[in-house]
Amino acid sequence: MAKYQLHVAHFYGDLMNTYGDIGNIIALKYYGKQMDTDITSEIVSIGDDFDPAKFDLAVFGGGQDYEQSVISKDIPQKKAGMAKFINDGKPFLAICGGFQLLGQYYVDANGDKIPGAGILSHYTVTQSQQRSAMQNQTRFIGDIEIKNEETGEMYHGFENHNGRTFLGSDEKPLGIVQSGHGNNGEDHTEGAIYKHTYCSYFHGPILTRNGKLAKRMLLEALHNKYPDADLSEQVALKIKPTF
Ligand SMILES: NC(=O)CC[C@H](N)C(=O)O
Repeated sequence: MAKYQLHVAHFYGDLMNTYGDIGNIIALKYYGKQMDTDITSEIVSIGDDFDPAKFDLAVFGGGQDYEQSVISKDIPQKKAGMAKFINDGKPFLAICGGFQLLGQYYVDANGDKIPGAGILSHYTVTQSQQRSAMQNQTRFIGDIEIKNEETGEMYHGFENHNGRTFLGSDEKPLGIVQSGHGNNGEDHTEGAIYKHTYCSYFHGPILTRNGKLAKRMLLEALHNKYPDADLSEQVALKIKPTF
């Protein structure tokens, strides 16, 4: 058994798994091993209660508009717990549809407004509603590369989304677009950071390709759960990438 144990809430893991976003859980297990940490996970889906005290990390993957509309109706039941988890500074990874659903609302490809959890301040419109003259634009699909402004880290991924997301003033982007489209194709932002919640449009899955982000989230979770532990070895560790 490893020295440390972390438990991951996998929000709607049975419904939201675009391009194998479940790989983010596998990646957390893989990197956790290098950090002497066992990772266990549990799907928290439709009808399930969410007790934030039971979990150290959370992951919410991407999905189709239909799944998002179903999940949107279940979210109010979990909203208080999710908000506590996020505001307590526990690390949360939300990808694409999950990113959209943590925000205020998502206007889907049909123009239907799907309410989000309203915990984060961003909102997402459909491309035809975008404020600029991009009416003929279609989905944002392709490889994408961004740079995190604070750490200088580069993150790589693959985006495929119709939604155009605009961040609130209390959110920072996960990175500035170097190539690709990002949140809305206008302001060069990609993803969002609020406390220890990381949102992104990156599939791939993001953590398999960006071990530094996984390490950052794991360290935050370890610091929260084991405030007195000497984590200097984990901090210094040069993690081995997945490929
Ligand atoms: N890949 C996804 O999660 C897509 C999210 C959403 N349905 C969109 O198209 O914007």
